[in-house]
Amino acid sequence: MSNYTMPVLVDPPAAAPRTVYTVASGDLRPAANVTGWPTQQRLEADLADAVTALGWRTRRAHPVDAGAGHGFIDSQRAGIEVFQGIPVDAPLVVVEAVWQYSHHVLAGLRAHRGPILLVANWSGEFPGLVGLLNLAGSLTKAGVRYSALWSEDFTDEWARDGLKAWLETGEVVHDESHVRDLPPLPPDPEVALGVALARQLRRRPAVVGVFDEGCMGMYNAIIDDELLNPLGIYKERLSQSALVAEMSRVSDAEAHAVRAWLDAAGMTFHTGTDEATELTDAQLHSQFKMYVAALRIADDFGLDAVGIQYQQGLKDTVPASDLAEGLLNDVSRPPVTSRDGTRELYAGRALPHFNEVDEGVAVDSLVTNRIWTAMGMDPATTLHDIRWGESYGTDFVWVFEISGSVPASHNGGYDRSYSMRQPPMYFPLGGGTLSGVSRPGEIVWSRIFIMDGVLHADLGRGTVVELPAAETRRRLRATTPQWPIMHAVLHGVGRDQLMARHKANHVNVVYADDAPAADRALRVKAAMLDAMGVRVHLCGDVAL
Ligand SMILES: C[C@H](O)[C@@H](O)[C@@H](O)C(=O)CO
Repeated sequence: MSNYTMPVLVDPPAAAPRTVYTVASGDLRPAANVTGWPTQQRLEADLADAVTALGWRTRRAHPVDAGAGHGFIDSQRAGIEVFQGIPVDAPLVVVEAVWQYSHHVLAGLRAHRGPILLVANWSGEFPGLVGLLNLAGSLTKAGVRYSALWSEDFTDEWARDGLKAWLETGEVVHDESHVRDLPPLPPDPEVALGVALARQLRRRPAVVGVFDEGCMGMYNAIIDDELLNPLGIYKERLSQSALVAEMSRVSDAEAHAVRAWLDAAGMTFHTGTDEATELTDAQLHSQFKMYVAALRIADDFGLDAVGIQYQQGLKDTVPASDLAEGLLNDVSRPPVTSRDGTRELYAGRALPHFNEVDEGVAVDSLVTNRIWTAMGMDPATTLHDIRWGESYGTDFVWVFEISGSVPASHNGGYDRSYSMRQPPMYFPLGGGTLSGVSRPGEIVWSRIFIMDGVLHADLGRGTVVELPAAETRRRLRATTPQWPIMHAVLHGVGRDQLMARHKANHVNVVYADDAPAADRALRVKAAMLDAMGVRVHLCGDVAL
């Protein structure tokens, strides 16, 4: 017998028969949780009805916090405590109608032994589908088995059948026949270019600047150095506070010059005077200082790409980073000089920016920038959230919608781009977007992700279509009207196939000059990623 104070371990309760436990992971920002709560309640009720109809019942594993005004798990600690009370072998559903931080539930899901199902409502109102996809990518990286389902209200046969299968077998098997491994590529000029660019990267590594790693619980978007460095890519870890310090050194005249350049280029700023709800000139002025500051820091560290996470910390300090991010991603952008005014920084070049410091996007945008530049095409690339979608005519048209900015060339230029105040629910200090409707054209889409401890890439082709203005407005109103939208039709990939396979909330897109050029560029990209050691998969109709 010792005098040591031994910890008292409390065993989790035993599972109740034919009972499905549910949890709801939420945002960190109270305003987002409160705003999304009624929709979440509806989804939970729809799911409960479907489960009950199959002879089971649901039990919410954590209470609603009446004081807070919602029932979401809103921190990692809260999630750990909730899982103390969940039987480890019970069937567990993570129910998501909103954007959620995956790390809130990661610890619990890693330790859970029963079957796990992720569900979201097929709706664009809040980014619930985006939240589901992030959790799917995060669990894939963590090596945790899960299934996933999505439905408008869980009354349709497809969702009911999926739910039944999960209750009976512990898994839902989706059709992923659209995915195939990259076959050996015949030697040709595209393959030669891809291999040469991969060798160049390994010989002279690139540096990507990361302003505060790990955004909004996106565990999937953190790529360890051990996986990244062998590609020839190294991280420069930077602090967002250094960005704010550098912003304070940018003169008012320099910020005015950025605004004057954009005004002359024809960009529209929807401004007002109420700081709490409208975009103001003062917010824009701060954003232009951020744009200049980011380029100066990038120059100091010799960066090849940069990511600003913004959402934590910086959102309470300065207006949104999005406008700066969209500008950086375009070859055509307001000129910025070194502090002494003697050198134009990154003259005539885009500095790829990976929104929300998504490091899968960092690798992708760097690779894309090099290939598209070598092929003489516009290298402007961006990520989008896979937000939602609906059929239009005979096509399924996705709403790809990033939470703030695209390069203006995607909208067809600055004169077709506009800036709106970021929604107060997520962005208390405002700031403008770089928005627009992505122009019609041929794209290559992609995602780099971690699975089984190694890097993988999914590549596919798509077409951005033009929809009637009324349909675009309807889609914007059904989602977040302030954000940039792309009407994307993916070649040979169905709605449920993409949802089942995609291991991230984000998808990368880049335009090519025409369809044959897009096919060629995809071949270069496949060859380059393959030569870098990434496992490449082709999705849907891809002409190799
Ligand atoms: C502001 C919001 O939280 C967004 O950042 C979120 O919905 C995402 O974009 C996730 O990718």
